[in-house]
Amino acid sequence: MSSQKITGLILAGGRAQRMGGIDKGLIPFRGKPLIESAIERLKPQVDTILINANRNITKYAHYGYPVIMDETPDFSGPLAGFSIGLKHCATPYLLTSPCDSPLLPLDLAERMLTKLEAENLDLVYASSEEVNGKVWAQPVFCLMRNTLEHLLNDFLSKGDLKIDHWFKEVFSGTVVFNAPHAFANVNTPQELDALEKISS
Ligand SMILES: Nc1nc2c(ncn2[C@@H]2O[C@H](COP(=O)(O)OP(=O)(O)OP(=O)(O)O)[C@@H](O)[C@H]2O)c(=O)[nH]1
Ligand SMILES: [Mg+2]
Repeated sequence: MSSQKITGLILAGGRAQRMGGIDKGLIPFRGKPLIESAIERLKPQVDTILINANRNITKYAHYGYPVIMDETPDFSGPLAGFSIGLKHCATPYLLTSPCDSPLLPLDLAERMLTKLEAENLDLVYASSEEVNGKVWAQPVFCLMRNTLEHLLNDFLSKGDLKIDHWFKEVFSGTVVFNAPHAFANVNTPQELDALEKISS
């Protein structure tokens, strides 16, 4: 697959309120900061990586990738990260992934790019099928064309910050992944403990 086309954007710009406000990407998971697992799993799938963070910029810069901050100073949600990611994206596609999903799928880019190109979509987001058969959108795992920058900024300028609303404004589709735990993320200390115990 042609990884030359894709910039990976790791979203580490949230407030992490359910985690007590500490910077989630830097929390240790299996002996290393959470973001390191995201970098390791994303790196083989993309051509280049950007880190989106709003705090601890020097620590994130340590990984050797550009660190970009939201342009809006008020933690306005992941779409603020998408916006700054698109601004800095020099490849045709941007693939977003959160910093707090250390078991993210290794075939994320390949499967979403195949769908996007086959159906000539603007954007593809991931969904997960749970063991009970229910399907959940995983919207922060998102592959989009870099040409969406202006459309996204127009959308945000109207004051709507909801990611599912944005997806309805563009030609979007989803890929359903049947991979237990691949999208498990860490929102609370309890979830961190539970995830430590899962074998991957
Ligand atoms: N750039 C940016 N990313 C954000 C923002 N808010 C959330 N995110 C990212 O979006 C992803 C999913 O968000 P959450 O899991 O809710 O993380 P969070 O918002 O830091 O945590 P809570 O405050 O507990 O909701 C994570 O990768 C966050 O880093 C924001 O204001 N700006
Ligand atoms: Mg949040």
